[in-house]
Amino acid sequence: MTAYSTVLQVRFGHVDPAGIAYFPRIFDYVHDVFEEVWELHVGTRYYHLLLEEKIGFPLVHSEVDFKKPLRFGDRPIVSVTCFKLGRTSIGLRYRFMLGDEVHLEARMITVSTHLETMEPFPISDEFRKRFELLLEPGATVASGTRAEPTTASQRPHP
Ligand SMILES: CC(C)(COP(=O)(O)OP(=O)(O)OC[C@H]1O[C@@H](n2cnc3c(N)ncnc32)[C@H](O)[C@@H]1OP(=O)(O)O)[C@@H](O)C(=O)NCCC(=O)NCCSC(=O)c1cc(O)c2ccccc2c1O
Repeated sequence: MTAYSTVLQVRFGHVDPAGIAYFPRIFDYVHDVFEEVWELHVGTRYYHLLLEEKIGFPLVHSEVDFKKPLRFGDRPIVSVTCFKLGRTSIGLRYRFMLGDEVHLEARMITVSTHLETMEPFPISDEFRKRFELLLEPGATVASGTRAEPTTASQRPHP
């Protein structure tokens, strides 16, 4: 498995009066990284998908564990792996690390959707191949798609 990794910077305007990155900001960070994954890992700008292809990946499920605060000036490394590659849905795990310590872990499931009808549709093989490269060991993979399915006992916590 490879992870997509990038660095964020916690800016002055991102923190609350306690000096800690406010929780909605974490969702912004995650979406920023999601857009970067599309552009630099998948090879398509998310902007292009939305405005020209009329395809979006709205969020249907989110979980965040806030383990340690992020503060002004921190530069967390965010690594992204795929814990679910469904027929229409993609589950991505985002680990925010400072040194060896995990400060945040977010798990987000988004669905391949036609924006004009807001109907889900299957992830294309072209995109699936790119997300397969990020699959975690034991990830849940839809049967009948390119990678082999796993059993429930092999799955990590989503
Ligand atoms: C996104 C939906 C239109 C999907 O419709 P529906 O839920 O009816 O579809 P299915 O039942 O067929 O499920 C498809 C697929 O998703 C999995 N799934 C659904 N719900 C969950 C869940 N709660 N947890 C986990 N997984 C779930 C299901 O198992 C199926 O997976 P397969 O792989 O097996 O196919 C509809 O759900 C919808 O409109 N939801 C509301 C979305 C929303 O408002 N989100 C709030 C945040 S907005 C957002 O994040 C967002 C981000 C973007 O980047 C966008 C880009 C472009 C447009 C909009 C965006 C956007 O809203």
